[in-house]
Amino acid sequence: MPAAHRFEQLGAQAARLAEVDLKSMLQADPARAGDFAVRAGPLYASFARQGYDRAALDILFDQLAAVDGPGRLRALFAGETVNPTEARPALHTALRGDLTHETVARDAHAQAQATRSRMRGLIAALAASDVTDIVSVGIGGSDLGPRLAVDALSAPTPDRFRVHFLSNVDGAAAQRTLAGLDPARTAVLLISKSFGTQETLLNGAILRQWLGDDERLYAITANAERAASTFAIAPDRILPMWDWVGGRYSLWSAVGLPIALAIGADRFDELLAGAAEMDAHVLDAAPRDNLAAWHALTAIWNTNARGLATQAVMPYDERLKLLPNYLQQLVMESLGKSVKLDGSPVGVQTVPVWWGGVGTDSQHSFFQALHQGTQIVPVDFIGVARGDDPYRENHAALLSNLLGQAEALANGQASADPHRAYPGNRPSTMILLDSLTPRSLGALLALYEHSVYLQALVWGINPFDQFGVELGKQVANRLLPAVHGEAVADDVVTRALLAELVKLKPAK
Ligand SMILES: O=P(O)(O)OC[C@H]1O[C@](O)(CO)[C@@H](O)[C@@H]1O
Repeated sequence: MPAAHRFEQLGAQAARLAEVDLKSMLQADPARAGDFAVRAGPLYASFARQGYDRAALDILFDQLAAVDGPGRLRALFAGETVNPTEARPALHTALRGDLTHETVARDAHAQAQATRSRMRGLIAALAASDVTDIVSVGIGGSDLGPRLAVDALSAPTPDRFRVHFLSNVDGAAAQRTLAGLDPARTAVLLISKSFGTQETLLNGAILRQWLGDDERLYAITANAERAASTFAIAPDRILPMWDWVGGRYSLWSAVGLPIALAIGADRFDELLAGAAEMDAHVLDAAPRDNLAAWHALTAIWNTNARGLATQAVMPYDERLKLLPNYLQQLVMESLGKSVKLDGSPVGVQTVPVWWGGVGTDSQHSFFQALHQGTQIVPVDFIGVARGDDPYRENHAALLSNLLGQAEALANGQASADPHRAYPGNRPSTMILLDSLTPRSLGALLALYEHSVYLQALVWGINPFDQFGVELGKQVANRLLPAVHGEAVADDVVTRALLAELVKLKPAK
C-alpha cells in the first residue's frame, strides 16, 4: 500500500476516536494500563494515556512493518549506508557495543575501543597533574550531550575535575566561563567534528591565548590536520572522531571526554553499557514489545493522525534539566526535513516543535496552557523512582507532582464555571527510570535515538544529515564584512538593520 494511503488510514482512525476521550477509553479498556506499557532494562514506559486504542495501534504497527522497521534497524547496526545524502553509515551503536558481526561495524567498534583506552590514559595523566578545571569548547552535538551527561551524573561536589562548557560565539560566554579560572590549573578540550565551526574556532583561539601554554590544549575531531595546523596541537593530544558518527549522536565517542573527566572512566563505560543494553533491546524485541517502536509510533500518531504541532518533554528531576535542550537537537536536527530520501516531498507533517522544562518549575510557568490552552501538547513525562538527595519528603512531593500532572491532564475536571473547568483528554507518555545512573541515562538517550530513527523510516527521510543549518551560516559569513563596516549588505532589510545598529551603539 502506498505511504499516502497508510497516513490516510491513520487519519481515519483519529477521526473515529475524535469524540472518545482518554478517560472513557480507559474505563472501557482498563487493561490498557498494563498492556500499553513496555519495560526495557532500567526503564519503564506507559503509553496508556495516548489517544489511540487497540485498533489504531494495529494500523500504527502496520506502518512500521510496511517500512521494514526491524530490517532497517539491523541495517543501521550493521553499518549500511543509512545516510545516503552523505554516503555514510551512522554507527553510533558501534561506539558502545558490538552487536553485529558485519566487518564495517566491527572495525568501528575496534576503533572506538582503542580510542577509549587513549581517553583513559589522558584522564590518568590529567588526574596526576595540577589541573583542577576543564573547559570544554564545542557547540551543538559537540556540546549538548556532554553538557547534559555531566550535569546529570556529576556528584554534588566535583569528584576530581570541575568541568565547564563554552559554546556560544557571544564573547560574554567566554568572559563568564573564564572568570575565576586559573590558566595554570585548567585544561582545554576543543571538540569539533569538522574543526571548521566558527564558534569553536573563535572561542578556541581565545582559550589558547588565555592558556598561554599548548601543553594543556586537547582536540577531539575528525579533522586532525586542521587541529594541528590552526592550533598547533600535537598528535598525542588529538583524539579521533569519524565521519560515521553524526555530531548529535557522538557523546558516546571521545566527544564524551568531558563526561569521563567529570564522572570517571568507569562510570563513562557504564553510560555506554546502558545505551548498549537499550540497543540490544531495540534490535531484539518484537515490535509490540519494543520500547523504541512504541515511542516512535506514538510520535507518528500525534503528528500525523492528530496533527499536533508541538511535543513537550518534562523531566521531573533537577539533574535532567538539560534534557529538553539535548533532545531539541537530536530530534529536530534529525527529523526537521520536508523531502524524502529520493528528494520528493514527504507530503505529511514531519517533526513537531520540541520544547520543555524541568518539573516542578514548569508547572509554575507554562502548565496553565497545557491544562486549559487551545493547543493540545503531548508530553513525555520523565520520572526517577529513587532520589539520591537526603530530602525524602521533597522526593515524595516531586513524584506526586509528576503523577498528579499527568493524571490531571488526562482526566480533567468538569465545572459549572467555564474558567474553572479542565477539559482533560491531553495525552502524555510516562517514562520512569529506576534511579538516575550512567546506565539509566545511557538507556534513555539511546531510546530517543532509536525512536528518531524509526520515525524517520516511517516518513522516508534521512535523519542523519542537517543541510538546513548551512544557509544561515553562509549568509552570516557573507555579512561579516558589512558588520565591520567594510562592505554594504545586498539585502535591503539587512542594510537598514545594519544602519540602525550603528545608530543604536552607544559611544563609549
Ligand atoms: O562538531 P562540529 O563540526 O563543530 O559541529 C557542531 C555542530 O554543528 C552542526 O553541524 C550544525 O548545528 C551540528 O550538527 C553539529 O553537532
